[in-house]
Amino acid sequence: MTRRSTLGARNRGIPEATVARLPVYLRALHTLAERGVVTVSSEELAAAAGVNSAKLRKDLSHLGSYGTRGVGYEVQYLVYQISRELGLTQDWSVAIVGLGNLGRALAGYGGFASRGFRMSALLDADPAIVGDRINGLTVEHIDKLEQVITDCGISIAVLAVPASAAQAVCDRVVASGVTSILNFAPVVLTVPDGVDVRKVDLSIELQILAFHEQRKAGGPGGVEQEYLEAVDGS
Ligand SMILES: NC(=O)c1ccc[n+]([C@@H]2O[C@H](COP(=O)([O-])OP(=O)(O)OC[C@H]3O[C@@H](n4cnc5c(N)ncnc54)[C@H](O)[C@@H]3O)[C@@H](O)[C@H]2O)c1
Repeated sequence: MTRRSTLGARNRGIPEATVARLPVYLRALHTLAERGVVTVSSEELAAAAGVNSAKLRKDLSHLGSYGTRGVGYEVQYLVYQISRELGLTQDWSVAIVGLGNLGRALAGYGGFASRGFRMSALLDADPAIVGDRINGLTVEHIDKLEQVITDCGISIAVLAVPASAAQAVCDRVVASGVTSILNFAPVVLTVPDGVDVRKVDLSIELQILAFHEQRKAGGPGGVEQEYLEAVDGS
């Protein structure tokens, strides 16, 4: 068993960092398209996506997209190219496991469908939650996990269960043939080769922001001094 936490190496040699930026470009392109913009320069698109233009050009060259000198990139065509690369030109069925605070909020969000992700199944272990209707779906009992995954053709499982339950749920999901997992539980999952796990952890993001806040405020004081003050209580 090996642990993997990235999108894997199946993307025809496109670097992981580029893959991670493609959704950012796509979001910027959607905004431009909504404003009726037909072509965009690499500088404009880079600014909209918050990266530098040399990096953007390099990223897009991996897709075979080089733009036209003096004109830039055709917005709609680039949307198609990136969507195709990310596998968004087809719909993906998603199951959410754990319909507590977080799972319920995710299930109730209507914005995934327009991005190609169909919420198809909701599962929970709590009999008080099983049978609830959320956004047009009925919460099924976790005992039916395998059957639901097969019946609904689930491609991606979102885990919003407590950390203590996450590995066991993950194992069952994987045994049912799902090879993509989005994990919200604060635990590192162990999965076989060929299974991709992405982890979302808002507390890590907050800690990174805290680091930058501290820097803006003049950086950490003397670590030794702070430690002594903390243990002294002074
Ligand atoms: N990644 C983040 O940024 C982030 C933010 C908030 C919460 N979380 C994590 O997300 C998870 C859910 O948080 P929450 O606040 O919604 O918790 P919650 O307690 O409100 O919900 C958890 C749900 O999982 C269900 N559950 C428990 N064991 C199960 C099992 N074996 N099979 C199926 N369902 C099961 C429970 O019945 C409950 O409905 C926790 O692990 C939490 O730490 C992560």
